[in-house]
Amino acid sequence: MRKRNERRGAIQAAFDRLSATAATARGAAANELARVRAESAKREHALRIARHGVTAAARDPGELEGSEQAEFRRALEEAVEERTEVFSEWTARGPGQLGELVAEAAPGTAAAPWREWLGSIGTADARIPAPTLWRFGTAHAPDAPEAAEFPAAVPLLDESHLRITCRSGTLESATRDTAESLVQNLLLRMLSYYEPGLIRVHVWDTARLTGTLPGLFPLTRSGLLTAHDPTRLDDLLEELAEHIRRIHTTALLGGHTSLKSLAAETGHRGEPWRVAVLFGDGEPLKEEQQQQLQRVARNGLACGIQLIVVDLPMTVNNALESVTLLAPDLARSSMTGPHLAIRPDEVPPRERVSRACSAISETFQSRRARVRTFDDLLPEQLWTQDSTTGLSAPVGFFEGEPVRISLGDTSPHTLIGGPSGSGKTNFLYGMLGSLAARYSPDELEMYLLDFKEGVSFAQFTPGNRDPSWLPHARLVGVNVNTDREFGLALLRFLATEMRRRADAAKEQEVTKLEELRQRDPKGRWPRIVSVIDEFQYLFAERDAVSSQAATLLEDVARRGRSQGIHLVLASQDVSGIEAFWGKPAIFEQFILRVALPKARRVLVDNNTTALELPRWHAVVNHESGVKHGNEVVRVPDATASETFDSLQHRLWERHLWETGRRNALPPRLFDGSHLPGLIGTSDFDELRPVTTRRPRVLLGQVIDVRGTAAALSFERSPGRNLAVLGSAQVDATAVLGTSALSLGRQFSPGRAAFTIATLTEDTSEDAWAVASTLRDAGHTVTFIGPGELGETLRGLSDLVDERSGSGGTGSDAVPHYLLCYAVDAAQSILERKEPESRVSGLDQLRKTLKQGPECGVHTIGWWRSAQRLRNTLGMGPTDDVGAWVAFDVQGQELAPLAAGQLITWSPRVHRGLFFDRSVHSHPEVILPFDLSEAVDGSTGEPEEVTAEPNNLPRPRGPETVSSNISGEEATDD
Ligand SMILES: Nc1ncnc2c1ncn2[C@@H]1O[C@H](COP(=O)(O)OP(=O)(O)OP(=O)(O)O)[C@@H](O)[C@H]1O
Repeated sequence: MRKRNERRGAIQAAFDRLSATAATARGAAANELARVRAESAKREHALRIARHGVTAAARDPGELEGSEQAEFRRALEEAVEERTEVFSEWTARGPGQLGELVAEAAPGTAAAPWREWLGSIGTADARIPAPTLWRFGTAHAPDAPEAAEFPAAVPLLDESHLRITCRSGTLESATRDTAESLVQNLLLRMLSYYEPGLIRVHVWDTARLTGTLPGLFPLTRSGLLTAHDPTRLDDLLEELAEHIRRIHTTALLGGHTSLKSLAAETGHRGEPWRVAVLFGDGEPLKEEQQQQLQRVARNGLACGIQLIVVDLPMTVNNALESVTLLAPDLARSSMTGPHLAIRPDEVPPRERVSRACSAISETFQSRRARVRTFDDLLPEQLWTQDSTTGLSAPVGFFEGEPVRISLGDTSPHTLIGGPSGSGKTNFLYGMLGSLAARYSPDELEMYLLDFKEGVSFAQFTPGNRDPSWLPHARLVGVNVNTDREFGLALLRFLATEMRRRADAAKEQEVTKLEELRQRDPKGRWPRIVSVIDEFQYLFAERDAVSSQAATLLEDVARRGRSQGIHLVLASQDVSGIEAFWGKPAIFEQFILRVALPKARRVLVDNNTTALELPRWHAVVNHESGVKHGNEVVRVPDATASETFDSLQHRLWERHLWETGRRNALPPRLFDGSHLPGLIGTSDFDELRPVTTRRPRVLLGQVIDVRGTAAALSFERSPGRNLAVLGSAQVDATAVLGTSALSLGRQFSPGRAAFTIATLTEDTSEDAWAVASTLRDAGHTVTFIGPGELGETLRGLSDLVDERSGSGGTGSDAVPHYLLCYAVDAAQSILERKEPESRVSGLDQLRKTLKQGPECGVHTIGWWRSAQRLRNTLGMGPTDDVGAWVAFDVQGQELAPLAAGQLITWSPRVHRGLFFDRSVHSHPEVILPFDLSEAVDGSTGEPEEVTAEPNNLPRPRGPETVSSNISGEEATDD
């Protein structure tokens, strides 16, 4: 029993323990349940609070269900705490930092309140970087624990387009008015920031003809704002697209990708900004318009075209910011994200806006009306621009603002047209001056040729009154209208230079001048501008010159582009230039066209703007003359005194200072109305006595860019004689004199002998001057008249025999030069036979011509016609005279002397044809030299003949003077 009770007690105790444990467990579970319930309730409240917004819940908790519950209070406390924690960094720094950022990125009117600036005129010019942000409202973070505000701003102009959307989308809605005010405020900021004229506004409203942005209306008076017809959106979009095309082909030539980068690199922008504001109605545009709008949006910013679209669907991948107006005083912006609320800026009173716009308009009008001068084309500092990628300089003004021309890869060459008196020369002066002031002579060289009668380019060379010259000019050709060959020479020179540059580029494994300059930064590779005024003269006749000119022009025009060689061709009448228009390959390269008033054919046929131009204006067109490329400019007077001449002086002085007076070389001047002086011609001046068996005989000057002397060499081989042909005595004697004097300079005294025979009275003075100059130089000279001719020729014939007989053709013998003035005048004397030997002077002359050169006896003779030379030479071949120079002889008469080839040549004053059968395939045109400074002025009576040191018989004869001018003491034979 006791045992049973014990067992029972134990069971009871176990049950009690179990009950107690179960009760504990139940209590814990109930507690846990209560805790979980409370937690869950708090979470639900937290969720509700979060959904409702912490700020709103804290402001008005009663709005939320269960707000009386303790869990709600706890949840709200925690949410507020958490928000404070999360926002702590923002609260401490965010609004302040953003305020500073806007203050920095949006200086002056870009962010300041309108009261501080509205009505004052902007002063910023386009060279300084534009503000990167423009303020439009005040933002705050509604959820932030503290309601700190900061400015809301958007990037505009070069940076981004702007899309404004009204949430309600209805036209009449208040938000739409806010949108208009917002646009107006932004435009006013821009218009008041910059100098009037730099911001042009275009407004299109699908629903309204006028009345949009009424406060800005005064801007329309000066064209700063254009209101476009609601039905003509296509026109506006096309106009904007044209701007983009034109800016790409003008301002952005030379590798710049945007006007912004152009301004940053060069300090000039050249184009205003165009802000196009399009008000839509929320509906998409027609497909074509939409595409055009997208194109403008894509390419516009680089060209200063900025879009502000209101309620117009537009998608652009980048550079588009948006503002969505949710209510008149509430906006969101892509700049600030969805969590920030923006209150648009206050709108200034309408009359204040109108007054400010009137002031901007008037200032712009008066700026536009001011007369811009040549000096306004010039930069503040000379020679600061780099020509690596191209050349660009203003040439005139549109609305008072400079308009530039560009020469580079995209528009390599220029065609300028305008009738006589329309101002072509003046335009060229303006253009060259503007370029020359910007680019140093190491960046730009000029080759200038004027086919006009007159000397308009002579200004660029030193003159008697003005010693200055244009430092960029390397060659100036004036009065060349009869010397079309000079045009050819210039084109040939350019073609050679082009090849030289291409070779240098190839060596550096590149193809263009631009790349060559990058690879060879120390090299001197200036761009070349070559002007040919009245270039139609080049094609004046259907002859070899014209066809060669066309071929060369095509070559230079096509390949010059990449080698930095730019042609500028000007003409009063380009229409008739068959060789030019007949070769599209040439004129297609002339992308830049300049048409002066009444110019025909320079622009494309349906572009008649030039016909209506007022005086002193020009159409500048970088699009091969198509209409949308037209830029009408007013051209300042560049030829009046104190314009170009003053600039030239400044440039010249700087050039002398930089290079040193002795190194500063003036341009070579080719003046077709003057003969070049023999003294001063480097080929003559540089001749020195040398031991040579091939002395050079100079004759005249070749028509080339360098001013090279035409020469032949007198080596000891058959045919090395020279005939001068034709009746032009002055020219013929000049050639004879040049040849003798040039030979004289190549021998020391006693190392050459001269016999000078003057066979007409007319020539004795010239011949004597040459003889006495040679004598003064120490040479042995025998001067004879017709009376001594027979004996002289006999002596020469003996000399030839003697030297031939010596076997070595007298190789060491002193060379002997027979200079004969008017050989044909002595024909009858020459034909006279010696009674005993029956040998005539003619026989002896022929023998001297034939055999002399090999023995160092050369003849330089003047015959007054080609036929008379043939009479002297007889019926045989003419190759004993291997070279000739002909003046006033028709081409066909010369054919037999040039291996029968067809020679088209009409004689011209002071121009000769030179043919050396050993080197020439065709004769070349030469100018005789002016010897006045090269010969002794003394024309006194020749001295009496006394001695003959070279075994020549002493000339005698009653009818002429004769003299041996040896410079030595004369002794009787
Ligand atoms: N923009 C201008 N402003 C004032 N005067 C000008 C202007 N352009 C030209 N002139 C004057 O007009 C005259 C003729 O100009 P220019 O010699 O340049 O014309 P052109 O077309 O070259 O004529 P031509 O072919 O007959 O020489 C000159 O006296 C010149 O000073």
